[in-house]
Amino acid sequence: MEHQFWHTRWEKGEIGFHEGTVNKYLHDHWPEFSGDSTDAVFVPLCGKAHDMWWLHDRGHPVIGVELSEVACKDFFEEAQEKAKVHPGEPFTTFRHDDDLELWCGDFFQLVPDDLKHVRLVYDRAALIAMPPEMRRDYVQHLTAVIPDGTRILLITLDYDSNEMKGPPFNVSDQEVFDLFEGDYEIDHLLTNDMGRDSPFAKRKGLRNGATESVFYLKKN
Ligand SMILES: C[S@@+](CC[C@H](N)C(=O)[O-])C[C@H]1O[C@@H](n2cnc3c(N)ncnc32)[C@H](O)[C@@H]1O
Repeated sequence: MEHQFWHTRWEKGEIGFHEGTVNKYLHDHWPEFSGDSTDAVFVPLCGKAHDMWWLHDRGHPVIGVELSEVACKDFFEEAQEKAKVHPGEPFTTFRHDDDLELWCGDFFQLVPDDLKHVRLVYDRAALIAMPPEMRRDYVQHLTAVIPDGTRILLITLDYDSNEMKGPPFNVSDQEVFDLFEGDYEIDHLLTNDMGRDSPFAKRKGLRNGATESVFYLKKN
């Protein structure tokens, strides 16, 4: 998507993707996924997801990357927390306690040095925010900037694309294999059928329903 698309969404407050509480798959699967580790977590396209406070509260240093300055400011203000802001190019950083940082700028400007301390990635509504023609670039860039051995908790969404235009875009389980195979070990943990009566399907008019999938990935 064009950057302006997202800036406009944030300026108008059209952020239906924002959950305002910890994501249920993160909550249910992170303990098994990460074990006792307090390794650093990278959150691409992070918005103002409460999930980052949740990860931070579990002892993980967190670095999120987000295009919108509105999102970055709201993230701290809504939690009544302070952040030191360091304006810069290509990222302005919002730093809290030295170990929770939001980098405001374009994900595609990250370089490997930025994430050399990261061992875990949490991708909720990042891959599926990318239109089909950008997804391979997204995965290639992610793969280029995270260290070998990094593990990813990935949550995807699938629905009948004749019924709705994204974002969020429909990403099939097969596409996840197509995108990550070769560079990653892939563990398809679950697919949850949300059904046509789910609040999401009703809101979006998805008469054929929708599914969400959870994957554990490990970069070779
Ligand atoms: C669907 S939202 C998901 C936000 C968050 N992951 C969540 O679960 O609430 C996608 C976010 O990605 C941001 N975004 C889109 N393209 C980006 C890019 N190239 N670099 C950084 N952030 C981007 C948007 O501003 C938006 O906040």
